[in-house]
Amino acid sequence: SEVFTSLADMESLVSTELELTKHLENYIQEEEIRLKQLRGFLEKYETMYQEASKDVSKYLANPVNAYLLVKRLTSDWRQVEGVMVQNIGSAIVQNITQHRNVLRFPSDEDLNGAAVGLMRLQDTYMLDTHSLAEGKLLGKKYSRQLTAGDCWELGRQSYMNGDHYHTVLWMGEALNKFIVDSNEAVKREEIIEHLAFSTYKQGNVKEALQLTHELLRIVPYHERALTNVKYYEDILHQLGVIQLRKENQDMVNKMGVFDTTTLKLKKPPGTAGIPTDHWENYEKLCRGEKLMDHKIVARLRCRYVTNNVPYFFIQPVKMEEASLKPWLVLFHDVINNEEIETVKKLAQPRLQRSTVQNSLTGESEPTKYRIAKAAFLQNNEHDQVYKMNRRVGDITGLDMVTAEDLQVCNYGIGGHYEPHYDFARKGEIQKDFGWGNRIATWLFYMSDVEAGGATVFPKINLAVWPRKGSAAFWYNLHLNGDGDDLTQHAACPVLIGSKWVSNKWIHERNQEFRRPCGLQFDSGM
Ligand SMILES: O=C(O)CCC(=O)C(=O)O
Ligand SMILES: [Fe+2]
Repeated sequence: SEVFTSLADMESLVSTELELTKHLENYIQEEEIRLKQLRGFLEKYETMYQEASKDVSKYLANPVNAYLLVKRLTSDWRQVEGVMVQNIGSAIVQNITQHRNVLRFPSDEDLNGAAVGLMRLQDTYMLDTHSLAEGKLLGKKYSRQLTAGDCWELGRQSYMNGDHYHTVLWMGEALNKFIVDSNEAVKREEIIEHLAFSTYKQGNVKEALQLTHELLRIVPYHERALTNVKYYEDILHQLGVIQLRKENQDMVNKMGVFDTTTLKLKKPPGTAGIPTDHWENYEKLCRGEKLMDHKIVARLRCRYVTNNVPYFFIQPVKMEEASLKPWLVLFHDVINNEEIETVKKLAQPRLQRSTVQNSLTGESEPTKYRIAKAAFLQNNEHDQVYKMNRRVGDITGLDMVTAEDLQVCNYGIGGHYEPHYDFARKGEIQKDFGWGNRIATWLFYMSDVEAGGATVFPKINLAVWPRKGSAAFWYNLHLNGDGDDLTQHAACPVLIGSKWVSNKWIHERNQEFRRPCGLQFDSGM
């Protein structure tokens, strides 16, 4: 399972689909042969019957005919029955089952993860459910239209997660797309039943009641609906709402549209326990809304740096300041395409669901707030990995002996990393191998991302957009070793494209003379 967390990993699913298509085609072919054979038998039996029925006694007077009739109804017929009960289908299904360890199949957990990812995109980028269902993203047509059944499945996944907000949105869309007499696997009443309950759960009792009445119009003795009607009526009674206004009786208007905008809906909060206002700021930055104060932006500069390292004398490094406090810079063209391809190739077969260290137990575990796949590469695995590591040391002037291995990360559908700190905060358990806290982070961007996927720093209103070949660098700790709260950052969900990054976490030990300690707010570049 967990294919959905990385797009690179999902590529194998396309071959799974091809394989299944071949199996299905093969099955249909064999069934067609079987049916042709049966039709052959049928035609033979019919001709024989025609002949016999013309004059039965004359026909049977011929001993050969009499013999053949008996034969047709015994051994010949057994043959027909044999072909009729042939079960080609189960043999093929068995064959596919045996292939399950070779082919990669997503699990139900993947389906849920992918659905949640899609809804995360919907929330972060304020995508409207209807356009999304029309296959449109950011005004462009990206995919085929979703059917009522597709929307129903998204609603059902949300319902199973206890997420009534998205259930209402997607069940509402399913209802609007529902076409009577289509061969959808879902019935209209099933959609309305889920929609009614989630509408109630979102605090819209009156509307839930109206929907339930609608359900009862289709299935008059629906037991749960009858109970719910009474329950909703009691609540409304207690609230003092006695009679529903006539014109509000029908939730589905004359145009046949269920309009979710007339409901009071509450979006569920993020999972990392971030206060709502910070969360909103984070999402705004992800959407590219410019929030940084102009006075701060005006002081930012670009320059070439050599750091006095001979490697850079001929070609200095392009540095762009992104923030002065905390010191956060971007370096451009610091990793080439060949290196990127090498790193991806080494990492791809080893990508594992990313984990986060539990601050209470110190154990690494998968979480909802970090959806990606990662692999770690050691410097000695490849000359190019070694050189990248050395380059980071040369540019930053920091010692790389105590840095962690290169972490390579790929994000899948709605893949993201909610706001977090890279350093261990006071009281948090960290496995630091005696190297101290993570003093700095170096983040290589190894792909462009078509839409979404920015690295954002909500406390300083900064969004850094991935640019293939560039890198971001910042110090996580103040000069006195305390963590810098302002370095809180997040990886926004990827909207379109596949995002690849790799990073080096640099530790405190060995930096004593390279970044000497000082007072907390001494500026330390
Ligand atoms: O992918 C990004 O943009 C940021 C990743 C990150 O913050 C991390 O891996 O710690
Ligand atoms: Fe991070």
